[in-house]
Amino acid sequence: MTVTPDRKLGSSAPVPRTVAPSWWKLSDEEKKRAMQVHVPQGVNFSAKYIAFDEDDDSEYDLNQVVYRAKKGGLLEVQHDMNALSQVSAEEWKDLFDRRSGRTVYPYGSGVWSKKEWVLPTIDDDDVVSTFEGNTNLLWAERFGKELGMTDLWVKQCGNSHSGSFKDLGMTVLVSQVKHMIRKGANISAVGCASTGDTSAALSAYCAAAGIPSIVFLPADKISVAQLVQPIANGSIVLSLDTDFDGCMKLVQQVTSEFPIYLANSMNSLRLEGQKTVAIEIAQQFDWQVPDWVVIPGGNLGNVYAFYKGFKMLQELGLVDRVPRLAVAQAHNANPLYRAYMSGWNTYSPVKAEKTLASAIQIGDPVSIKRAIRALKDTDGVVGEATEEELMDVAARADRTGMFNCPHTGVALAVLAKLRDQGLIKHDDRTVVISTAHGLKFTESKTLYHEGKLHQCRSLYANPVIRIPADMGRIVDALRSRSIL
Ligand SMILES: Cc1ncc(COP(=O)(O)O)c(C=O)c1O
Ligand SMILES: N[C@@H](CCOP(=O)(O)O)C(=O)O
Repeated sequence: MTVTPDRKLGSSAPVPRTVAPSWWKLSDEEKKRAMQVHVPQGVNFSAKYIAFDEDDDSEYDLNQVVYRAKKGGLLEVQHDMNALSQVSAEEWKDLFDRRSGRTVYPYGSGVWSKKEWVLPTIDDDDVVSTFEGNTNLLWAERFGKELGMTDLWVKQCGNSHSGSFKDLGMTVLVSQVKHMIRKGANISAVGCASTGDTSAALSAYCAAAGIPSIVFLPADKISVAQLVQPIANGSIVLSLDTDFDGCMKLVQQVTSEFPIYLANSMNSLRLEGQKTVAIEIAQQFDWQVPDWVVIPGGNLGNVYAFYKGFKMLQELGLVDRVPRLAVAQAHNANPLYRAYMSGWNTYSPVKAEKTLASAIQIGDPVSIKRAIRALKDTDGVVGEATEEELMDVAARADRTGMFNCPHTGVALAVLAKLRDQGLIKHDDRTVVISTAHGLKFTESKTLYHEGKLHQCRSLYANPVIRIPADMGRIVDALRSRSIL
């Protein structure tokens, strides 16, 4: 494989001899011991809920069923950063590197390899993990060249258990629910509103834990692949005659009146898992952060999760800066973009119109304030993409070996615009977050290539050539595509 210039090793560079014993020679007991962090005496890691809004002094234990602070704002999980800083940055890096990808439960998971930074006190036995995370970060060499970029990467969060980044947050939330149920909490089921990915993750993790789940879905607004996931995992699947925002209101009402635990990213436990992808990206770059991260945004929990992950790395001394964040929205569901274009002076929810990026068809994002904080504090930007732009760029990038979902298309389209504007420079190390697997969205991708999407001209369509099983016709077909 070719390597980007700054990752090249000189051919004469001496290869350091490893002094650590080979991992495979260790006994099971030694492997388990190697997964533990050496904590200085008297230091205890802990985390609690605090209010997101600075004028609210709410604090709650993580074992409480609570989603909002006293004044009605969102919560967030606050770690004892002083305790975490008693372990050196080098030790954290070594520990995370040692754990990631191993099979020692649950530490090999991309999320649980960072357990002390996520849910420090949960018993390993309560963790419900599918060894999520550790997704590939691919160097988009050919597509980068098309945009005049030398250092473009795509983080393939959709290469995951249920096919989207939601697994990263759901493992944490369902683990905490399992823990609370074992401690006697009155929780009869876990519920979420969804545009298809949260519901898939929730149903998979609940099924793995043996906990009932209920999903509130906007009728006829999610893909078949997404719909079949909670059906197969045994969730109670409610298909409602409303949109995602309507489902979100209803699930909040139901979970406030009944012993059903809320699993949307409004629940800050989810973000603790999702933030590990930021840490993982830095880890994959040998503990360096990129210049830019481009993230498709809908309910807007994920951009804040990225912000939290990068800030934590910086505060604990593992990196010395945070990347600039760019949120990408579909033009048809763009409340954050509108607020950004107003100079952050006004914000109002919108009625989200139909978009092929159906998982981000959200007009009233729950985490709007979180997203604005993340963007303001990282000198971030927001862009938008039309239906044609998002489908064309996804198809173009697919031709370089990817297989993009439409949401990744939104991010790629915004990346292309930021390049055109010169905001992202040719050698800026840039990571685009691919949030779901393209195979969840085969209907729209197929229609695109058949030229049947009325919103687009399908400039990069690659229609199937249907011909009789005849040598002459095959040769004609290959000639028509300039192969012969
Ligand atoms: C595939 C996909 N991409 C992007 C997003 C946006 O994430 P967030 O809601 O955290 O902004 C979602 C869900 O909303 C999603 O399912
Ligand atoms: N795209 C999401 C929408 C809900 O987001 P959440 O992160 O708040 O659960 C989905 O797949 O449901």
